[in-house]
Amino acid sequence: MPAPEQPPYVDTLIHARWIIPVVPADKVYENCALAIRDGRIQAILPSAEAARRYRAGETVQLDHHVLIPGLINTHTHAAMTLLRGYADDRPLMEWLQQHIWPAEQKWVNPAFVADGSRLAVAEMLRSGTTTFSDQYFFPEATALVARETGMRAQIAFPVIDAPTPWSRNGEDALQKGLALRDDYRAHERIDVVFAPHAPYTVGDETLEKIAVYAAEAQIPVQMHLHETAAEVERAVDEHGERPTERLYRLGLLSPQTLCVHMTAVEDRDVALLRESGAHVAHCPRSNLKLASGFCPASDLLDAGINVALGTDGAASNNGLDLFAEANTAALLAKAVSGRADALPARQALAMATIHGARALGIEDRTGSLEPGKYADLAAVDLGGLEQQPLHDPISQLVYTGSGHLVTDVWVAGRQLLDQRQLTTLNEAELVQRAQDWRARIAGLST
Ligand SMILES: CSC[C@H]1O[C@@H](n2cnc3c(O)ncnc32)[C@H](O)[C@@H]1O
Ligand SMILES: [Zn+2]
Repeated sequence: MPAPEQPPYVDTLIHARWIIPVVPADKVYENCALAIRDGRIQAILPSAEAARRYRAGETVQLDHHVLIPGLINTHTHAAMTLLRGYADDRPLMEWLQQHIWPAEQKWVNPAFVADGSRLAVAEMLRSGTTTFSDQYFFPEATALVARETGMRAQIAFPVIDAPTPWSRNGEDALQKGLALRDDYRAHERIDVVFAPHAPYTVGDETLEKIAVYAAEAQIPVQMHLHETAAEVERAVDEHGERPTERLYRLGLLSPQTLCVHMTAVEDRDVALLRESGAHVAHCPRSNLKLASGFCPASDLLDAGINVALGTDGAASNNGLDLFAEANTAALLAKAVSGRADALPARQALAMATIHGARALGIEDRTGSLEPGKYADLAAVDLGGLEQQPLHDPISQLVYTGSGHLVTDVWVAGRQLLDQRQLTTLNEAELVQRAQDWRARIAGLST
């Protein structure tokens, strides 16, 4: 007599009180399980059926939790965690020119970037972020941190037409960045892309070169754009055109372009973004703190433009918690538009997940809980008193949620946060190294 057939094997079966896949929109599964095999989502099905259907290597029970796609931070400068609180309460240009750039000139080196990026990755994982797009000097050090810690990353190497701690000029940055891209060509979790810093630090010749490379090899590009009204006014004075118009003329607005910030927006900017298919990284807390201006996120979304979320660096935020960003985006949109129904909770959650994946060109891999995508997941404990009573888990996530409620995180099926313990990073060591850098920067030690 043939042996009875064994149920199929899965590596991990996660049972959760709620599962919000984000795609399809508005779907909330109750008392279901998510099955993972070879790092990818195999299925979402009722818990009782999952227990019958699969033989699981490991089973996780999340009785008071909602399981969501890991959040996607589309714009940060990870290593700037080490400059958190270094120069607060100043406007963008004073902050950059008088404080941040001199400090970077003095302190930023591969060790600074490695230590600051590790601290950032720890902070992001502990608040439910599984993918980040990073723009900073010594991008090879940040890439290595992502590789070692298991996080998913888009490393956007910085291009500036002036000497920086990492590059002699724009051409040097391009050569170094493209070499790094080659090193990671076959990597499953890490992409290397272009980051011309801003319209006021990169000239037409370099931008045109990037546009050609990007179009030829289908490489994403991200750039600070329209961060303040002053930036737009200066561009009009110097170039006779708005930054969006300049990028459009140079062939740099495309479905691979991520425009970071986008304040001081007029109808013609919206038309160019929509026509070109470019994406926007909305960083509301950095914009508020630096008094940079308001991105009309809700209007851009209504116009059909993909708007995602970013924290910017921890020196202008001052944290890396995307729950805070989603909350701020939802509240700010209401204040700016005068409409309480602007940017509802569902849209804010989509911006922090699937819109982010789309903006980074990785929508086929992550951003929603759909079979075949990587199992990039965050579990959020909604059992606390601040979340009661729970009429609507999506509303609770956006309006009462916080990174502190995240208990467990997986990237490509690998658990990187286990009941708030990081599995690939040593918390005590991170704190010690951050304190050592503070002492060095304050001139207390060498
Ligand atoms: C070229 S590496 C990144 C570069 O950008 C600086 N930076 C940090 N935050 C902002 C911001 O909001 N606008 C413009 N530039 C920013 C960072 O300090 C590095 O120098
Ligand atoms: Zn930035």
